[in-house]
This record gives sequence, C-alpha cells and structure tokens, in this order.
Amino acid sequence: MEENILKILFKEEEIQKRVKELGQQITGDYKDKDLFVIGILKGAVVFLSDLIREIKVPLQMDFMAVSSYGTSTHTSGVVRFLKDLELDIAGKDVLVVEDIVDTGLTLTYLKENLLARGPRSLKICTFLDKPSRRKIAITPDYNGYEIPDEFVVGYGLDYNEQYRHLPYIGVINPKPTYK
Ligand SMILES: O=P(O)(O)OC[C@H]1O[C@H](OP(=O)(O)OP(=O)(O)O)[C@H](O)[C@@H]1O
Ligand code: HPA
Ligand SMILES: [Mg+2]
Repeated sequence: MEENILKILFKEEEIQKRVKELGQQITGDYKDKDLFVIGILKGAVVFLSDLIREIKVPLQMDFMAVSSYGTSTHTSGVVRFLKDLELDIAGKDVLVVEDIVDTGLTLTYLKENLLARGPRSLKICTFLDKPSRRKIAITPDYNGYEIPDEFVVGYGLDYNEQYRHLPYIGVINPKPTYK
C-alpha cells in the first residue's frame, strides 16, 4: 500500500464489479435514447473510461473542466469554467459523470448551466457520494458508493493533484483539514 494511505475503502476488483453493474443499469435505462456522456475533468476521467466500456448503447462523449475556488480540500461554491464542451447538447439525453459529490456545490452549478442549453434529459452519475457533507440538496441518479466523511483518494480522486492513479479508493493519512 502507498505511503500515507491509512486504509483502503474499495479494492480494485470490487470497483470493477460495481462499475459493471452501473454500466448495465445505464444500458437498460438508455435503450433507444440519445446518450451523451459528459465527464468532469479531471477527477472523473478514470471512472468514466471504465464506465463507458460497460455501456452497451451508442453514445457521444465530451468533457468539461471546472475549478472551484478554494483550497485543495475545500470547495467554495464559486465555479470557474476552465474548459467548455465542444459539442452541442440540445435535445440530447445527457449523463454527467463525476468522481464524487461532496458539498454538492460544483454539480448544482454545473447542472443549472447545462440545463440552460436545452438537453432532452439530464441525469447525474457519480462514483462516490458523501451525503453528510452536503451544503445544497442534490441527489445523484446513479451512485457507485455512499461514503462517510473521510477524505479519499485514488481512482481519479486527488489530494494536491497526487494519488489519482491508484487503482483503489483509500483514505489519506494524515487527514487533511477541511471545513
Ligand atoms: O461537491 P463538491 O463539494 O463541489 O465537490 C466535488 C467536486 O470536487 C472535486 O473536483 P476538484 O475541484 O477537486 O477538481 P478535480 O476533479 O480536477 O480534482 C470533484 O471532482 C468534484 O468535481
Ligand atoms: O474526499 C475527497 N477526495 C478528493 N477530492 C474531493 N473533492 C471533494 N471531496 C473529495
Ligand atoms: Mg480535486
């Protein structure tokens, strides 16, 4: 195990199994729809690349990069767009893919922005959900795992831009101080 990882919450094999289940669920729900997957950079990249290979309906994919003002472990709620979509989502069945929903501020802001572009539908798929930290009510439509209030890394998630490559989800030690 990597130095500074206190414990492992989800192992690689367990993650692969759960992602497969999510892919099957999405495949069933989006039969005959016009699926458009939006990955939120950078955290969602690892989850998204596994997930789309488990989705067996035709889909288009694009990315957005946003940055919330604040420190490495503290989201402020003010979101700055770093990269917008290249494609038009009007009339599409949009699925936003995230690595984690924490306070909910990032997704709430994004959702509002995307809805203004006229998609036919808009749903959210997150790999992790930390509902105890919510500052604004938002419930993902698809969720890999609900987790307690611990700062996690791996499978795309970072601490100070490190640890994204770990194939498992671990809790970092020492626990960074956040809100
Ligand atoms: O629910 P919230 O409290 O808003 O937090 C969740 C957001 O924070 C993280 O992104 P981050 O800004 O760290 O960017 P990254 O994906 O590039 O790491 C994560 O990927 C979510 O987008
Ligand atoms: O627990 C977390 N880990 C990494 N990034 C995050 N962004 C919000 N919560 C987290
Ligand atoms: Mg981050």
